[in-house]
Amino acid sequence: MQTVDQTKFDRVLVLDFGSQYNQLITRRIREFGVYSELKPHTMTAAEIKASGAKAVIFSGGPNSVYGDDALTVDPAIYELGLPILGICYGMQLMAKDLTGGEVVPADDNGDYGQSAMQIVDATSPLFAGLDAEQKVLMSHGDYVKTVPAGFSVVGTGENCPVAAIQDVDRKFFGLQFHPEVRLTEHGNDILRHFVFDIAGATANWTMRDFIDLQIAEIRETVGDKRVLLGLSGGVDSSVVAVLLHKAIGDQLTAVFVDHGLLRKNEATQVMTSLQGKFGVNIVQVDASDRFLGELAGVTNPESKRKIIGKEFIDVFSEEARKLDGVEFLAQGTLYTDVIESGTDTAQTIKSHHNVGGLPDDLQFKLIEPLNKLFKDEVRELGEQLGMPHDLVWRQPFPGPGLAIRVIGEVTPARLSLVRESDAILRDEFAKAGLDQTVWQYFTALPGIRSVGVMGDGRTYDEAIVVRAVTSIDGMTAEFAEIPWAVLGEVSAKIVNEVPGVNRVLYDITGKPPATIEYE
Ligand SMILES: Nc1ncnc2c1ncn2[C@@H]1O[C@H](COP(=O)(O)OP(=O)(O)OP(=O)(O)O)[C@@H](O)[C@H]1O
Ligand SMILES: O=c1[nH]c(=O)c2[nH+]cn([C@@H]3O[C@H](COP(=O)(O)O)[C@@H](O)[C@H]3O)c2[nH]1
Ligand SMILES: NC(=O)CC[C@H](N)C(=O)O
Ligand SMILES: [Mg+2]
Repeated sequence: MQTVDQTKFDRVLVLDFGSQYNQLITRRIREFGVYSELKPHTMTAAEIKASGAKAVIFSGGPNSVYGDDALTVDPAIYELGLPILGICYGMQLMAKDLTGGEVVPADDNGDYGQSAMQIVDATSPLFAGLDAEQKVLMSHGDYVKTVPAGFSVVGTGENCPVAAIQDVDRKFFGLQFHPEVRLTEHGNDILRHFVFDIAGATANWTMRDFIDLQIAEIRETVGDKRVLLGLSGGVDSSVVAVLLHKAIGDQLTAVFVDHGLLRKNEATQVMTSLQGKFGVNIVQVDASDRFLGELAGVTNPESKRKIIGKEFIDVFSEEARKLDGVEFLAQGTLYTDVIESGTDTAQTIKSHHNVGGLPDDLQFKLIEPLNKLFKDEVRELGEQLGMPHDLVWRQPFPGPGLAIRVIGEVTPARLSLVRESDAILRDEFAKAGLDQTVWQYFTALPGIRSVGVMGDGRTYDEAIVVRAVTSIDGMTAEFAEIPWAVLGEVSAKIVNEVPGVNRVLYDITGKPPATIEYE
């Protein structure tokens, strides 16, 4: 069996204290060419040592270090001799744990947003070559009042005297601000200094290593069993199909579920374009009746998502029974799906069907090679694997499909309004070349009826919302600036060609505060 030498590339571990930004830290470091992974804050010093990590980063987090719910680390981590960078909560934790440090709540309302930081010690290796003043993102209610013995203050903020600290001898560093977000002007430089100059890591990791590692891991996990892959025709599951096929060849069967919630002509298009591609055999299952049956009368968004998640698994189980020896279910789950579904430390925003929507008594073992990656990283992976450009850059389409774009009850008639209007939108965007630049675009049915006048007659019909966003990874998004002429054309076509619609609206909200989908 092929094994991959995991020690051949350097790694930096990020311990998770629940910040929404924690995976951003790992991906920034991977972008430098150094492997980085998010690990639970409960990882022990012995486990960290065994992993061969070059350095450890403590992430931020919503709790207070003196609160009852404070998350802690194994104190022996401070004895490993490894460089440690504490970010926000992480810095406060170091200050609390190490002798002489003190953390207190701010007197006022805390320090949230972009502000200026002054470097007070230009010799600090964190800040080598950087301007004396720079913009950073602060987001905290507590602050370090006294630094622990051996530490000095190397940066000070407008509203926060202790913005950056260091103990060069022990290679311990702390930042009250978030270097991993773009709102911190030189955040990437600071992280680079930590990873390369302080931790001495070498940039010896690439997506190619990720591919080899995943293939080896899949082989080892699967052995001679069979794997069923949920294949949607989307980027993520197609990349997983290629990885799995490379790893286990024809021990793989892909199942494409037509749940009656797909876009116009999608089932035919997926089957024609993917059947037999990448050497993968695809079984198409028509499950429209059962999905629509289970969804009848249900209006609560989370209930809809859970029903869809369960139905998917039921269909996969039935298909698995027709084959011999299926133990594993593979899915194209991304990190975004995981964090939004909620984790031990992060809140649930929405239960993605493939994560939070899974039933509790799942009979399969899961294989999810992409569950630590973001969309743009998966696209890079797809390119590396030599997959077709159109497939790699296809706009995302959620597993629950049109069901989460029909707000409230899902009925065939309401689905049809979304399906037909979406087909028009996609057509017009393609004609205008916007399909190449807009990250995701679709229509939704908000369930608002309003009065119109058509052909001199009164109408009392549905409205359709057009949603179009730009994004990199789906974690945040901005509404796309679409030329009025295109919007006008889309509106006229939808009202003329989709009976039952007399009004078209354009959604001008970003994420946050909205999300991309409606439910
Ligand atoms: N119709 C479907 N049939 C089978 N599996 C599906 C279907 N829709 C979604 N899935 C499974 O759920 C996972 C998550 O769906 P998601 O939409 O996030 O990914 P994707 O469809 O692979 O990629 P994209 O984000 O480009 O649409 C998929 O990777 C796939 O494993
Ligand atoms: O496979 C999926 N299952 C889901 O349950 C799901 N919910 C949202 N999405 C997609 O994820 C991205 C972020 O969406 P939101 O801003 O709506 O959370 C967007 O690209 C959404 O289309 C899903 N994909
Ligand atoms: N973003 C953070 O890590 C915040 C840390 C801590 N909860 C505070 O408010 O100070
Ligand atoms: Mg999809």
